[in-house]
Amino acid sequence: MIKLEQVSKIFYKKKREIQALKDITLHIEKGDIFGIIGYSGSGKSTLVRTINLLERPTSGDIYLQGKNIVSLSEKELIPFRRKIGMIFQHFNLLSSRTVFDNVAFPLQLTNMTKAEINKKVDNLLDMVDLSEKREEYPVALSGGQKQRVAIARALASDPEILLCDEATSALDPQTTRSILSLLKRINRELGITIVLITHQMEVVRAVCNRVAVISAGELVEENEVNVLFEFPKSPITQELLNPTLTID
Ligand SMILES: Nc1ncnc2c1ncn2[C@@H]1O[C@H](COP(=O)(O)OP(=O)(O)OP(=O)(O)O)[C@@H](O)[C@H]1O
Repeated sequence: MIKLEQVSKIFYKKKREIQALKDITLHIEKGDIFGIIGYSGSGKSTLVRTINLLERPTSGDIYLQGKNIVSLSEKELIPFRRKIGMIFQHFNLLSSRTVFDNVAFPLQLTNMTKAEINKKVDNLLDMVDLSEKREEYPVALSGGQKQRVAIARALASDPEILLCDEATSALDPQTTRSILSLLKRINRELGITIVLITHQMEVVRAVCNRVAVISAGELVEENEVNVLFEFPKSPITQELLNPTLTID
């Protein structure tokens, strides 16, 4: 469903070159909850942003459902981007709009009628268990509730893929569990493929079926989650599994 073939990304900052991704090849199957894990600065965000070409790779190819999208224009990308929803660590809600209007926002840009939008948004709010917060503004919500609104908004366009960029990193463990269980339900019930980036191994263990470990822009290891947890090969994976906070 998603194939990255030898994807590299170089950023140029003043005269300095930053190689954020080096020759990454990854295949994500339909229905996967695919984890991408690595330390801060390893290239996770850049990698996930190449999937919808928010970040264009310097070289390499990206296939969505068999079609190489790297050479498409912004206009040609629209139908592909419509199939991809995204949620973020800091939720990115519109503070001047109510919960209802945040979720309705992507639908108001289509030719759906008001009644169709109302019905769809109410169903989505019901799905994320936020019906009673319909008329609240984001400021009145907890972090977990804000992330539920963001998930409902991402689902409004009926995506086939949901990209999650550190979606639970700003949440406490209990709220993290409830968001992860919602993501699992979305994957199971709606058949949405999920790509989830995180620096927390316990998040990968809780929901993912496959995982890729990246370090300094390189793919160091990839496997089924239970195999990787049982037989971690690379030192980075072993360290991520047994984090210590020892200070010299
Ligand atoms: N727009 C940019 N311009 C220049 N350098 C960038 C840009 N975006 C990312 N980088 C650099 O690319 C490298 C990878 O960054 P990236 O944000 O992908 O890592 P990350 O693993 O997601 O880190 P974090 O978990 O801290 O967000 C870093 O060295 C970063 O400074």
